[in-house]
Parts: sequence; C-alpha cells; structure tokens
Amino acid sequence: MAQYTRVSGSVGLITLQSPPVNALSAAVRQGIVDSMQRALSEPEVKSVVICGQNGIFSGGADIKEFGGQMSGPPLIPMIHAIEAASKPVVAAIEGIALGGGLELALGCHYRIAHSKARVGLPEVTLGLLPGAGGSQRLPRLIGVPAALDLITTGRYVTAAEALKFGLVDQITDHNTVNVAVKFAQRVAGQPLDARRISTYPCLCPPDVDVLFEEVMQRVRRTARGAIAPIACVQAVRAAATLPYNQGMERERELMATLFTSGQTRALQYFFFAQRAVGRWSMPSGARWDTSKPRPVHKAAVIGLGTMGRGITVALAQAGFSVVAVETQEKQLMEAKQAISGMLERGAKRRGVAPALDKINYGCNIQSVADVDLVIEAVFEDMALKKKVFQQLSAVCKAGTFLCSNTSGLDIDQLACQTRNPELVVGMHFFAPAHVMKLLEVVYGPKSSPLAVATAMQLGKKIGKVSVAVGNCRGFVGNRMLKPYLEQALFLLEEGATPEFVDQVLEEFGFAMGVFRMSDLSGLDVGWKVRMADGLVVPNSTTGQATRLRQGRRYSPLGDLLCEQGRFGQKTGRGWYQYNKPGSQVAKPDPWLHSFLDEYRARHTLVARRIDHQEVLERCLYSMINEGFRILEDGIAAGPEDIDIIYVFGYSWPRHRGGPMFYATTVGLNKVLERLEHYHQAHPDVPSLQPCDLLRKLVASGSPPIQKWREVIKKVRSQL
Ligand SMILES: CCC/C=C/C(=O)SCCNC(=O)CCNC(=O)[C@H](O)C(C)(C)COP(=O)([O-])OP(=O)([O-])OC[C@H]1O[C@@H](n2cnc3c(N)ncnc32)[C@H](O)[C@@H]1OP(=O)([O-])[O-]
Repeated sequence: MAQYTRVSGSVGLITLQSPPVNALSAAVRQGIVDSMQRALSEPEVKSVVICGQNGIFSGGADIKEFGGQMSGPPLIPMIHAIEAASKPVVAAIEGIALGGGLELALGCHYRIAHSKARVGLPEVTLGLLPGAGGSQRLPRLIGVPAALDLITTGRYVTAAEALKFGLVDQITDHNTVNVAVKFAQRVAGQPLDARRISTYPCLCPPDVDVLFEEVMQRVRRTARGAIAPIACVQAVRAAATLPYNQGMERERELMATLFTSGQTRALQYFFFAQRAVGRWSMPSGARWDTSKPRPVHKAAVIGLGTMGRGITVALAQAGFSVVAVETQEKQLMEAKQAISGMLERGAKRRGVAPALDKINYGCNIQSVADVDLVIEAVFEDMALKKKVFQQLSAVCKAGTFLCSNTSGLDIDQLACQTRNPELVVGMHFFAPAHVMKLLEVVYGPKSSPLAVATAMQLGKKIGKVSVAVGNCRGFVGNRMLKPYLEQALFLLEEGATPEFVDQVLEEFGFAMGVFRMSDLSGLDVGWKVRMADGLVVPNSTTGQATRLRQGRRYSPLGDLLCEQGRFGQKTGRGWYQYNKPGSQVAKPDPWLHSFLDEYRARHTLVARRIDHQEVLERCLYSMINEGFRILEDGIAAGPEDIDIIYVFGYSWPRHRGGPMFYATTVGLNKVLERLEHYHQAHPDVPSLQPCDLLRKLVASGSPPIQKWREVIKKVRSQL
C-alpha cells in the first residue's frame, strides 16, 4: 500500500509501504493512484513527494505477481498520470530504485537521491525489458549510449554516477525526504512542460546506426541464446527512431513477446532460487534459521596452488586476515608474487587499495595455530589431505573449523582424522576461486550445523553464492558432470566429433562445449582420478574388455589421449589442437579425426549420423537423471540447489533456469520417455536408467518444481 500525508503545509507525501523492498504490488499501485488523486484535488497541496518506507524507494514491479492474473491499476497509465500531473512530483530516492521503481521515478518531474542510493533497470536479468516506459524515457533523459549500457546489462549505478548521467537532479547526504520536501516547496508553481521526459527529443550521437549495430553484435555474442538483451536493444532503438507514443507501442509489443517466453519464467524462477539456497537445511533437520554461525576474523589457507591462491585473494579482498601456507619455500615465493599481482589488478579495477597487508605467508603449518577457520587446498590426494587434517587437528586452537576445498573426496574420511569431526566441512570453490561465484558447502555425517552455518556465512561475506550439499562422490556439481562427460565420449565412439557435440551444447547456451571445457580444465585431472579408481587399463587397445568396466560401458578415449601426452590447452593438444601450449583458440584437429576413425575400426564400431537432438538428450537428460538421484539421496535439499550450482559453477545458461527447471520445460514425462528409450538402446549404461524419483514425479502428474520437495519427502519417508 501507500500512505498519504500532508507535510510542511503544502506538500503531499506519498510513502510506498510494502516490505521488504517496497515492490510495486497491486496494493501499492492502487495506493499511489489514490494518493495522487488526493494530492491533485487538495487545493492546499502545491507539490508532491514520493518516497519509500524504511529507507528504500522501490525494488520494482512485484515479481511474485508476474506468474498470475494481473490485478490493480496497471503501471504504465499510473506513471503517465504522474508525469501529466499539474503539480510538481519529486521522487525521493533512498536505498534503491530498480526496474519499475526507477521507471516510476522517471515519470516524476524531479529526482533527488541519497548519496548511498543505487538505481538501475535490471529487468533484462529477469528476461524482460523496462516495459513501464523505461526503455523510452531513459534514452530521452541520459542519451542513447548510456541508456543502452544500463538497459542491456541491467547494472546498477551509484547516485554519483546517476548524477553524472543526469539521471537524478540532486544528491544529498542528509535526510532525503526532508531535502525532497524542501525542494518540492521551492519548485511549486513552476512550469512543468520542460520536466516531462516523454516530451524530450531522444539524444542520439551522429553515428547512432553504427552504435546500434555494434551493441547488437556484442549482445548477440554474449547473450548465449537469451532473447531479452536483444529486445532491450530493439526497444531503445525504437526510442531513438520513433515518436514517443509509437516507441511505447513497440515497447509493449516486445514486452508481450518476452512475457510469454519460457525464458522470463526460467529467470524469475532463478531469482527466487538464488534466495532459496540461503535457507539451507540438513537431513538432520538443522536449518539456516535455527543454526547460528560463529564469527570468523582470521582464516588460513593451506596449499597455494591455483585454488589456494584464488581462495586467499577472495578472503583478503573481503577484509579477512589470512595466513597463507605453502611448505616449499620456492613455491611460497612464487605464490606470494602471484597473489600480490592478483590483488593489485583487482584493486586497480575497483579503484581501492590492494589488501596486501591482510596476508601473512608462512612455510610452517604451526603458523595457523590461532586462526578461526582453515581451508585446506592441497593436491587432490586423499592420503595427503588426511595427513594435513591430522596436523591441523594437532596444531589449531580448540574450536577452529577445518574445511577442505576437495572437489569430490569423502569429507567424512577427513573429519575422522581430527579430534573434532563436527567442525569439519567441505568448502568446494570453483576455479578461478576469486572470480567464480559458486561455493559448495559440504556437510558430512558428523558436521555440526554450527560448522555449516559458519561456512555458509563466510561464503556470503566473500561474495559467493553458497549452497549446502551432502557428502558423496563429486558432491552435486561433479557428480552430475560424470554422466554428461560419459555420454559425450560415447557419442564420439558412435560417430560424432568433438566439434559437433560442442557446437550443439554451445547453441543450447553453455559458454563452452564439453570438449572445449575439458581441454581448458586439463584432461590429466580426470585421468588421475580414473587411475586411482582402477579404471584405466594401460595399453589395452583392443577387445571388448577395453570398453567395459565392472559390467558397465566405459570409454577409454580420454585415457588414450592422455597416454599420448594430450592434456588439453596446457600441452597445445587435446580434443582440439592449439597454436601453442597455453593458447585458448581451439581448432579442429585432423589427427583426432583419424584417431577416432582408427579407434572405431579397431572396435568394429560403425559410425552413424548423430543429430542435434540426440546429443542434447543424451548429454543433458543423463545429467538431469543424476540430479533426480541426488534429490532422492538427500544430497541436495531441493531442485533450486542443483540449478544454482549448475548456473554459477558450470555455465548452464541462466535463461534456461538450470537443469532441473529445464526438465520441467521439456516435460518430465518426455525426459522419462527419452531416458527409457536410450536405456533400452544402451542397457550397459546405468546413468540412462530413469531414477525412481523421476518416475514418481511423473506418476504424480508432474507437479510444478516448487512442489517437488513434498514428493521427495514422501519418497524418502518410504525408504
Ligand atoms: C511491468 C514491467 C516493468 C517492470 C519490471 C520490473 O520492475 S521487474 C523487477 C525489477 N527489480 C529487480 O529486478 C530487483 C530485484 N531485487 C533485487 O535485486 C534485490 O532483492 C534487492 C537489491 C532489491 C535487495 O537485495 P537484498 O539482498 O537486500 O534482499 P533480497 O534480494 O534477499 O530480497 C529480500 C526479499 O525481497 C524479495 N524481493 C526483492 N525484490 C522483489 C521484487 N521486485 N518483487 C518481489 N519480491 C522481491 C526477495 O524475493 C526476498 O524475499 P524473501 O526471500 O525474503 O522471501
């Protein structure tokens, strides 16, 4: 709702009231319409101020309303009526003015912002465009180039930047509403014609066509199939080329297309999923709201390879004191130099001082004795990690949390090496750890809710999206990756090329196809794991046994490449060839194609034509099937956890919501039917066998994803 009061005798003050972010719900819109009518009809009122309660102007349209029947006064005529008002209307912007919130402010005749406020049009991140006149008013106010930037990226700007753009008229460090009220008194009675943004001409640079072409190309390149950024460019182009009313009509048409697209539904789901993962729970019943974290002031990182360096940078940048330990003097010096460089470059980009003094380097594990939390990031070797955990348990003060950055080893085995296994959790970062947003917080059977809450809070403080997951091989992300990689290899055996598989996956929206991604991460990583698991049989190049392990189909293709020293980008050869080791430009490799031909001939495999659909279905549905198993096993609490992990950690296209949401858009019955089909064709591939939970969900009528938790609960209670 909105509250109407009269202040200073002649100013009507409209306060938006809809906690927590004053979203423009039907009730708020009705409140604004009613209050405006009152303000305009009261002769004593000479001007109006619109503000939001609790120091927040508005977080925009109420996203929860998007799915259902719209009720209440629509936003566009409401904003038009404000702009057309005969008395000056001033927006007093505190906190945030986002999306429809900023569009409302653009309908006002003046905007006063607090110096700490941030404004933006983030609709594009929800698969929409600023469809309440924002795409037409913003370019008229701040010019086409700046408007294109804000609208296509959805980025927020500070009040200072907004002032520079001319987006706000004044900023203040004082009480914004008081300043706005005084301002409103001053401008009362002044002519308003020059203050109605919809009447402004749209300021275009002379080479505006070139600009639109460039922006459109950039947007298409980076959108990975998302349609909203393209519609945003089209809407701003309409502002630049058409009269306001026609531009509004174009905005409406584009918005209608977006609104009915599956992409906006996926992105809205993703918005709420991002928030849902913070409300974690464990199978024991422990939850985010009943488990208090302990503050961490000083942390340590053990092992300063690629991951350890990134983690150290992430901690130091967030203001934590860090003890960084690497036992070899030479490696320590190299790491120190690399970390300092990373901190300096990051600080330069953000215009702050580098946090070099936050880090103490040492060769001795004794130097971590007084820290509150340790993150172990040594090689992915269980024996080595166990030794480190034994040492940490002996050295650290009582109560220190001991965390491992393992990407898939058993957390419980590490916990068993310590005196206080309840203080042990996994903190699985993704490379580069100071850049990637995802953190899997892994609880073992002995991990306490205190340890999980503390790791989750630390993740939040260093800017990560943290997801609490259970302990199993590969946790959530890497466990689901296994069937995906496996299917990609099988497809090569059956006739596909790495280029084709990658092309299909990249067209789907992945930043990189599976083979380009493997070349980037290094083929030797998985090879070492398979060797440790006893899966690699050296020099076994023929015979049925080469393609079977423990009764299951196995593809040794990756092992054979590694035997040739082809580890990917770092060796200049992998699934692709590169100009030189370390180069990132992947080129198809004729050697690999003949290698695949010879391999198929040796194993009497006849290459067949494989189409897009089969690549997508086999790679993605096997991964989704594993996701259902993860839910069934209670390793992830809900589908949102999996989807967040895949978007933030594995470049799953956000506009498709994540693998589990994607399954709902395909239709669970279709996923089930195709898995059954492929499993029948490949009975020796267990990952294609549809899991029980998927069958149960289909049998219960494929409920919406928000209801899956209830079905999962039932399935688990029957176990
Ligand atoms: C008509 C066409 C034109 C207009 C289109 C638009 O305006 S599109 C919209 C354009 N606007 C945007 O895209 C802005 C979206 N919002 C944000 O970016 C952030 O929420 C924030 C920066 C406003 C506050 O960040 P923060 O870290 O301080 O807090 P937090 O993020 O944890 O949120 C707290 C609670 O508020 C909830 N909630 C928030 N916003 C909305 C909303 N608009 N609606 C409904 N609910 C909303 C959120 O779900 C959460 O609920 P929970 O989980 O407690 O039940």
